[in-house]
Amino acid sequence: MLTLATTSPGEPEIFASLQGEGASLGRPSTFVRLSRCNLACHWCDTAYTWRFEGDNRPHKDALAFDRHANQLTLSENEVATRIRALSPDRLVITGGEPLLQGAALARLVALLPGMHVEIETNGTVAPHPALDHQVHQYNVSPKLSHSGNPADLALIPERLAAWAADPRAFFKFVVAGESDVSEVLALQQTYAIPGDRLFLMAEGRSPAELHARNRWLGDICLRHGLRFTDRLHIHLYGDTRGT
Ligand SMILES: C[S@@+](CC[C@H](N)C(=O)[O-])C[C@H]1O[C@@H](n2cnc3c(N)ncnc32)[C@H](O)[C@@H]1O
Ligand SMILES: Nc1nc2[nH]cc(C(=O)O)c2c(=O)[nH]1
Ligand code: SF4
Ligand SMILES: [Mg+2]
Repeated sequence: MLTLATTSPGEPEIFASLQGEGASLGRPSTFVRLSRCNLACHWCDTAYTWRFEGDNRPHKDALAFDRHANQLTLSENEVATRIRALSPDRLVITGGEPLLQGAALARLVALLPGMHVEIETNGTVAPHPALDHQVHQYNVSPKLSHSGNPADLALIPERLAAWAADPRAFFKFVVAGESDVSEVLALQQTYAIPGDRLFLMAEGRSPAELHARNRWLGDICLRHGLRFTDRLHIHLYGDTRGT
């Protein structure tokens, strides 16, 4: 069984969209958003997947959401059927923290032969071995101090070393200011992360917030030989569930 986030009560968050971030930006993909997280980033744009006391952002159905309505448990077969009903041959599994449900994800992906599988992860949890060999790409977003998480929970040295050594893993750091950039550069050096697999992405949940940071961030990427990624879905659809 898999526990998923919902777009509205009873509706699992499974949707087709353009991948909005990172190495696969612009590719048509089917997204599956799982519930629950082991971290608590204070700027998390999907806090409804784990902060069940309330929703942290305006939503037209906000009053209809409660701790039960925000998640839904479905069989791997049911989730696979819903994924097959959408046409993209690429699957992006996100959350919350999807690797918390690695064994069930391994069973899900086994039902979807031929799909290209990407996982969005905070990088703290080792992928279940039965899942790992079915994954084509990891989009790893380790959390810096501005996320509000304690470093001993957010930055796990053996995990960071393993991702750095895995050519399938692309790092994607959320950056809001100069001190975040210094933290990224220190991590890049410690773990010898190739610049070609390291993206900087502005913190922002609105086109205006992204616009205010993107020019500055682009210059930093150019200066340090890092890759820049926008958040395409925010520009196209805003901060809306199921997009
Ligand atoms: C909601 S997370 C889910 C996957 C996983 N928990 C993680 O953090 O990577 C998906 C992506 O959105 C990013 N993200 C979340 N809130 C954001 C914000 N306010 N601004 C920019 N990126 C954000 C995360 O860093 C991650 O790359
Ligand atoms: N279009 C779109 N692209 C995305 N890339 C990563 C996402 C995520 O929330 O993990 C995401 C998302 O929620 N929507
Ligand atoms: S790790 Fe990901 S899902 Fe969890 S709180 Fe941070 S951004 Fe949100
Ligand atoms: Mg998102």
